[in-house]
Amino acid sequence: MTEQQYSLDDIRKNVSRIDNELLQLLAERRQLSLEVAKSKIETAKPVRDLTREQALLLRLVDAGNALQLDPQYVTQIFHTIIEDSVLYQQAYLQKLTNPESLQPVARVSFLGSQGSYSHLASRNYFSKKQTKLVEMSCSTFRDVINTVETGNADYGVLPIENTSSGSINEVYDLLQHTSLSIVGEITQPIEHCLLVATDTNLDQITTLYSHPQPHQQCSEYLHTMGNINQEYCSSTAEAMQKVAELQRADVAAIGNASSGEIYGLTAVKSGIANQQENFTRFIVVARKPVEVTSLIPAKTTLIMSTAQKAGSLVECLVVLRNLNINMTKLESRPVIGNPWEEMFYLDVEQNLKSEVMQGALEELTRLTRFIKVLGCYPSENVKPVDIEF
Ligand SMILES: O=C(O)C(=O)C[C@]1(C(=O)O)C=C[C@@H](O)C=C1
Repeated sequence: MTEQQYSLDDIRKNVSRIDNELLQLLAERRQLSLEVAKSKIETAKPVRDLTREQALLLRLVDAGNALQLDPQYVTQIFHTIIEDSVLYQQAYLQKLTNPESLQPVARVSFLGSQGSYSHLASRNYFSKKQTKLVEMSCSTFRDVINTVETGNADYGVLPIENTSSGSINEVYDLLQHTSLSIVGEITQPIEHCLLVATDTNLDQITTLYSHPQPHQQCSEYLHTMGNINQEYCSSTAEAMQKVAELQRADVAAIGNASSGEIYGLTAVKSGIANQQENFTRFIVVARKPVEVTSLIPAKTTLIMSTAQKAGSLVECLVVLRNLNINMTKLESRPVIGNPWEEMFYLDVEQNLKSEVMQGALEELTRLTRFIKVLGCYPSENVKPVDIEF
């Protein structure tokens, strides 16, 4: 008897059927996450339960082994599923905690047009919030802030730090003077490529367009390209637009490959950032602060200036240490108009309304010349639990 041969079309139909079933099951699992969140409100249990996650992963790795599925493959998939579940529950609880923020449509401003990294971050951030977006492109960070301050937008999305190029000073400086509050954060993978509009090869490229940040984040690769003209644009989207208009074999843009497709560009080289793991953390600002439910991990961002005497900053940091408050970021920026005076920015893993944070603020107010809370918001960094295979 000969084995029946299926056509490629038939096999693909079966693969597609299974993929659809997987999607269906993922959507069902997501709905169950909501039920879990509701039950956690009743019992005041935190969303994250690391013991449950560990047990769940160990069981799935075992079950996967029996089906010849690699443990790494299984854990990777379920880390992503759990991350989605945690962020989905967080978004649901935050909506209940801040009912006035329950808008079906939100106007969001960001730097650059379609396909800029800020645009991608805005879409990713709001996709979990089940909010429809009216997208507003701006050509400067100042404009992003202005549109929210004047009420023309509800939210602004701004990059604040990158794993290759560090802090984005211009945004820190704008935060010093704004009345807006930080209400959220999102970390976006940044995958820089060289994007071209025509048939060309790397040797022909002599001019590169991008925002100054990507130029900086890819400095090591650009160095290997020799004598290259680096042209600065207001965003990666503007750079892509420019290269698409020029249609020349000697120009390229630095940007994201899928965004490049919007402008008809193709990637001739990918993975060109100095660090393979290149991420940018974005903050989301709004006119009104939000409250963060105690069931989810929160971050608080403060700015403060200390007395200009030896050890002033250390005294403030000791307050945090003594209260066991974890600081995830400390940045200093000059105060414009006051030479040698510094403004410090601190991110701490604490809910503003917690007793321990209120205690810290009381002590810090005593020790500083100026202190202001820029916002308290849900931490969107869902660290995966480790398991031993
Ligand atoms: O079972 C729970 O408590 C959930 O919140 C669900 C879930 C999951 O998606 O499996 C998500 C987060 C928790 O850390 C553990 C598990």
